[in-house]
Amino acid sequence: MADDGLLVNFSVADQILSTKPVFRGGRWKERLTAKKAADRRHRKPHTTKSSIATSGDINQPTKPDDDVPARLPKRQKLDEPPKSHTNPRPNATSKEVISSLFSYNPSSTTVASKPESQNQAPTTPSNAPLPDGISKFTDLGLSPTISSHLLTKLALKAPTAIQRSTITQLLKEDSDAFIQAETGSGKTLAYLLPIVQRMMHLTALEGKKINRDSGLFALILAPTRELCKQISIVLESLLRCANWIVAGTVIGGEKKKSEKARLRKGLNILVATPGRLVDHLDNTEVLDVSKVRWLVLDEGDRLVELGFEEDVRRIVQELEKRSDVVNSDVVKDAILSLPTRRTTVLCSATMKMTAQRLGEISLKDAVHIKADFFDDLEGATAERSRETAFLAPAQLKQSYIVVPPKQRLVTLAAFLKHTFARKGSVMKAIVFFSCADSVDFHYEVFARKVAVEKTGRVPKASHNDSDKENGKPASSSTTNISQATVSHSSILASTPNPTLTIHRLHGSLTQQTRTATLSAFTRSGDPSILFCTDVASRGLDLPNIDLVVEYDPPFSSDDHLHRIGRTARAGREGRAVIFLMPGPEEGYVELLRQGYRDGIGRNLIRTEAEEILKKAFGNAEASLAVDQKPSAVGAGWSERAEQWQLEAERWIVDDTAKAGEMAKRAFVSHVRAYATHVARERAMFDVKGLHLGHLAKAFALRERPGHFGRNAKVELKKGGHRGEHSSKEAVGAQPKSKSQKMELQQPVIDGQDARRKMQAKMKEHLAAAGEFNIG
Ligand SMILES: Nc1ncnc2c1ncn2[C@@H]1O[C@H](COP(=O)(O)OP(=O)(O)OP(=O)(O)O)[C@@H](O)[C@H]1O
Repeated sequence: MADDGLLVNFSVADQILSTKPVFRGGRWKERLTAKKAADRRHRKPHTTKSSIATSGDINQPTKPDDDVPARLPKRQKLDEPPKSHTNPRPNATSKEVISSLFSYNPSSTTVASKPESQNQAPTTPSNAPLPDGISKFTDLGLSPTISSHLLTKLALKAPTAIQRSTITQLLKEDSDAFIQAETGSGKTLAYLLPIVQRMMHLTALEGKKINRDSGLFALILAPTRELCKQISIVLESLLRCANWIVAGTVIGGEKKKSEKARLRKGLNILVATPGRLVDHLDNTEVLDVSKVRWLVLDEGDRLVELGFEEDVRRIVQELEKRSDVVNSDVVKDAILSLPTRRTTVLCSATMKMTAQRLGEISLKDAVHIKADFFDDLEGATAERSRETAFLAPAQLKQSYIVVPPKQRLVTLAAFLKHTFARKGSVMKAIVFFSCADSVDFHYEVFARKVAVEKTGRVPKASHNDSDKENGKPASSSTTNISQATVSHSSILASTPNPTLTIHRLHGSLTQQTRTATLSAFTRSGDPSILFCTDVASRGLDLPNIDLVVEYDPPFSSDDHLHRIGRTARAGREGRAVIFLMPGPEEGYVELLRQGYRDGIGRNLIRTEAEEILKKAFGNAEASLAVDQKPSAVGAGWSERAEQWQLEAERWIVDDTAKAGEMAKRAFVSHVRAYATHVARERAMFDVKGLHLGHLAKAFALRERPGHFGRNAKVELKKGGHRGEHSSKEAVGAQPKSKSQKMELQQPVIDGQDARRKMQAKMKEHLAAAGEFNIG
C-alpha cells in the first residue's frame, strides 16, 4: 500500500499498519482527518466501510465485519494523496479511495459441506464404452470390415450404450429417430456408423461400387462451422475403410465458387450448416438432392435456438419436392439397396421444447432412442436414470465456490494458479465467460506482462498483438493463433514451471483465428487454458479437458450441462467448478444437485474461496503477489491478495485508453449479459440485485464506469436493467461502430420491455449467427 501514492486502503492488515503513515500535501483539515482516521485504525484495527460500499443502493446484504465500530469514519477525500516514501505514482488521480477486497462483502447463505476427500464417492462412468463382454461392435450388425477398422485404426473396442441402441435400430429399420443421450456419449459415431455401413452396401450399375458420380445419399446438418468440421473429421476417419465413398462440407467461410466446384465434382455425403445449404439449394443447380436417403440434424436444440428452424423446414420441403421417391419423372440411375424412404435422425443431448419443435418439422413416426449405461445395471440407480430426462456424466466431479463480487477476479487468479501449479494434475481447462468482451478482458489481465517477478526473471512474453506491433503481415496461421494465444502469463509467474498457454475463443474473432486457436489448444501438450464464451459449449469434442470452470454461470441449466459436458467424455474423468456470488445465486446449488443421478447431489462439494486464496497467496515465496514491494515483506495471504488486485487495478489506471476502456466495456457487457438468464432462473440471477460498485472490482475497476452511474442504478432499482442495446453486445461482441458505442450509453427503458426487446434482438443476432459466423 505504501508504494502507491493514491491508495487509502482501509482494510490492510495489522503488520502493514504498524507503521503510522505520514500525510503531506492537501489542505490541513483533510490531513488532520486522515491522520485521525489512521490513529483510530492504529489503536483498534478493523475493517471500515469503503467508498464503494457506501455509494448507491446495495441490494445484496452487505454485512460489515464483526469488529466494525458503530460509527464509521467518514470517507476520506484528499486533494493530494498521502505521499508515499517508496513509490509515488505520477499519474495518480486525486480523491480516489480504494475499496478493500475483504470488507463489506455479502455473506454466504449456504452451509459448507464436508471436505472433498471424505465427500466424493467413486462413481462408475455413465458415458463410457460398455464393459467387456456386454457388447461388441460386431454384435450390433456392423460388418467385420468396419468393426476391425474401429478397433485397429480408431482404437474403439466396444460401443457406448447409445451407440448400441442407435446402430441396431438404424441398421435394420428405415424409420425416423430421435437420439437423446448425455454429452460425450458418442452420438456422432452412433448415427455415422449405420449410414456408412449401409452406403458401403449400395451398388451402382453392373454391381459396381458407388462412386462420387452416383449421387448424394446423406445430408448432415449442424449449427456451427466448428461442429461441421468436427463431424467431417470423424466421418473421414471412418471412410478410410471405404475410400470409394466421398464426403465433403459446405459451411461458408470460403468462396462459394470453391464450394460449388466441390459439389460439381460429386459427393456422396454432405456435412453442412443450414444457412449455407439453403443458399446452394437456391443457387447451385448442380446440387442434386433427389437421392438423399439420410438426413441428420445434429445438436437439434441448438439449431432451433440459433434460428435455423425456417432453414431446416425449407431443406425438408426441398428434399421432399426433389426426391426421386416421389418424383417418378426424375431420371434414376439404378442404385441397388437404396432405401425407398428417407430416414431423418435428430440428435440432442437435452430433451427440450426446441428439439421437439424441430422434430415436428422433420420427423415422421420417429423412434425415441434414449440409452443409458446403467440400463444394464440393476437397482435404484438404473431406475433413477430412466426417470430423468438428462443428467451430467456420473463420473464428473462438480463443485461450487461462493465468491463475493469484489473477490471474483483475484479468486479466479488464485484458483487457476493453484490448479496448474500442481504439475500434471490439470493440463487443460476451459473457462466460460458470459460475453466476448469479458473473455478479452480476462485474457489481457492474465496475459499482461508483469514488470519484475518474484523470481527476478523478466518473463518472455509472446503477446497476442506482437505480430501486428512488429508490422509483420498478418497472413500466416501463426499470426491467427497469436491473436488469441499467449504463452506468458502472470498466473504461474512464481511457480517452478511458469509456462501456461492461454487461448481465447469467441464469436467476434475471425473464422481463421478461431480455427487456428481451437487447433492449437487441441494439439497442445503443455498446460493450457481456453477462455471462451458459449461458442465452445456445444458439441465440441476437445480432447482431454480435465477441468471446466464456469466463472460466469450459464444462461440456462441446459447450457450448464453442455458446458460441463466438455469434460468427462467417453468415460474419462473430469472436474467442473462454478463460481456463484453470495445471496440468490446460491439457489443454483439446488439445480446442480438435481443434475445428479442420486437426485440429491451427494457428490457435489463446496470449495471455500478463502481456502483458495490462502493456498495461492499463503506461501510468501510461491505466492501470486507479483512484485517485491517492501510492504509485501512479512505480509499475510490477504495482503498479498490485495496486492495482486491492486497491481491489476494499477495496470488499468496506467493504461486508461486501452486497458481501462477494455475493462469498462467488459463490465458493461457482462452486466447486460447477466440480464439475459432464462426467465425460470432469473430469480437467482437478478440484474437488479447486482452490486455494481463491488462488481466493478472484478474488472479491476476502482469504481463502476461513468455511464453506469447514478441514473443507471436508480433505474435498476426500479426494476429495469441497462435497457436497450444491441444483442451483439449481450453476447459480448465489442461495439465497433460509433453508433454501437452510442447504444452503450442509451437511456434506460422499462425493465420488462427492455428484457423482451433484448431477447428479441439476441434471437435476431443469434439467427444471423454473428457469434458463430455461420455461412
Ligand atoms: N465406442 C467408443 N469408445 C470410446 N470412445 C468413443 C466411442 N465412441 C465415441 N468415442 C469418443 O467419445 C468422444 C465423444 O464423442 P461425441 O463427440 O460423438 O459425443 P456426443 O455424444 O456427440 O457429445 P456432445 O453431446 O457433447 O456433442 C469422442 O472423442 C469420441 O472419439
